[in-house]
Amino acid sequence: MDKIIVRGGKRLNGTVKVEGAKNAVLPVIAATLLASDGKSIIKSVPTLSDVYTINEVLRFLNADVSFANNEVTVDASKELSVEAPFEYVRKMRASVLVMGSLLARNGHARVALPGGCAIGSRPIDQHLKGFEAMGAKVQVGNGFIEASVEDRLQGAKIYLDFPSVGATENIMMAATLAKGTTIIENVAKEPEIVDLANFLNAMGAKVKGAGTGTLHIEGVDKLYGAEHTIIPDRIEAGTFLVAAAITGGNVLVQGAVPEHLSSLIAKMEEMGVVFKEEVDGLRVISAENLKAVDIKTMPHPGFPTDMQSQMMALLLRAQGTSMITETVFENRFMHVEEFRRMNGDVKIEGRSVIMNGPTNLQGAEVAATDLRAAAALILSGLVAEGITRVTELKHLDRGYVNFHQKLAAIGADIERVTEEEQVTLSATYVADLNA
Ligand SMILES: CC(=O)N[C@H]1[C@@H](OP(=O)(O)OP(=O)(O)OC[C@H]2O[C@@H](n3ccc(=O)[nH]c3=O)[C@H](O)[C@@H]2O)O[C@H](CO)[C@@H](O)[C@@H]1O
Ligand SMILES: C=C(OP(=O)(O)O)C(=O)O
Repeated sequence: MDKIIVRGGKRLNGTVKVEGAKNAVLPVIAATLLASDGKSIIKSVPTLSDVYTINEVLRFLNADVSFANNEVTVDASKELSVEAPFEYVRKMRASVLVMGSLLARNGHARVALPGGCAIGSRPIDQHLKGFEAMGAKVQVGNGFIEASVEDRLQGAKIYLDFPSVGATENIMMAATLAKGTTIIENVAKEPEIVDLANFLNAMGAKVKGAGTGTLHIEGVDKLYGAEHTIIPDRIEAGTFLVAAAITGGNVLVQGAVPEHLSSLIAKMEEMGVVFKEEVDGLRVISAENLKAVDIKTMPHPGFPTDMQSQMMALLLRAQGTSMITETVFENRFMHVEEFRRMNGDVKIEGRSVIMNGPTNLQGAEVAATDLRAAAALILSGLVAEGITRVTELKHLDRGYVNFHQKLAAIGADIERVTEEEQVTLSATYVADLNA
């Protein structure tokens, strides 16, 4: 099992570049299945384990997929199969996003039921409600969800109980090939929704309203392969903004789009951090004394839940008492215990976490509980006294490309060691002791 080893105390300075967004590329790759004619070429694709997983799902479904030089090419023109098995869905819940495309293309989809995960139970009832409103029969049994439609999906009016990102994407994809117009209300407004709509429209779809609370989708008979460049990853960008701020640094985050990060920037400014927009990105300049603030996670444009644990790391270093309330996921505080292992003064009260800062963080061996927790623990390690070792890096690899190398390039004392290297290290240690 790989480990990241961080020696705290270095200020970060320099330039770091963000990759294409994980949460945009996964639905876009799922959407390539809608094209019964022509190839899709997706650019600025990050080399993340989740991307390899969705590519495998597409290959399993009979699409031809290649991935090189940050470019994914998909030819989905052959007849597709209908089933996404549990081995993929277990690795990555976003596999469920192929359901809308398969149902629209084949009139039939069978996808393993996702089950719970480290941040909560994450049901998909809103996705299914949308498919049913469009005329699909949905059945759940033997660990699978099966949806089928006699002839073709029909346009419908759908109201989401919560602006779910995945449900908005899945229903939007299904509606592109439905007969008639679909109106979806109370949809997610995340930048990744806009990116998906742009790709669908490039394929020949008629989607309007992306980025607002209501989507209008006029169904078309056929979609074609198209070229598309994925938007920069706002969560990776945000993670580097916090990395600079926590270490008292000054860093240019290349590719960061300020409009995608407005709630995070606003909160960090309240803490005293300074931002400067530059031609190719956003510069972050930390403050001598960070102020405590309260945060509530919300759907976009509210504060993103995917930045919650990284902000926890930062608030532990702020002067005074801060509170974070998690409203999006029911159980996204698993990292709190790990922060405690690093001497973090943090306690959970219902759906909130109270932090008393500034905490004198101490290096410790900690385990990542999800991908953002992995990043947050590494950020804490950057300012902890002594050495922090972070394990369970499979989570980190789902969402961050070369995270330790990017941090090292801007001044962090950080390395990643493989299992074999750890064995060698401990053999050297024993040899030293015996010498
Ligand atoms: C691959 C991807 O893009 N992942 C993102 C996506 O996940 P994902 O699309 O899974 O998140 P959703 O917006 O759907 O989920 C938000 C909340 O709605 C609930 N819910 C959702 C669907 C449903 O049918 N029923 C239901 O109750 C979920 O359990 C959760 O509590 O948006 C989340 C919220 O911004 C982010 O944290 C994830 O990084
Ligand atoms: C929760 C996340 O992703 P996923 O929905 O893919 O688990 C995330 O990106 O922080």
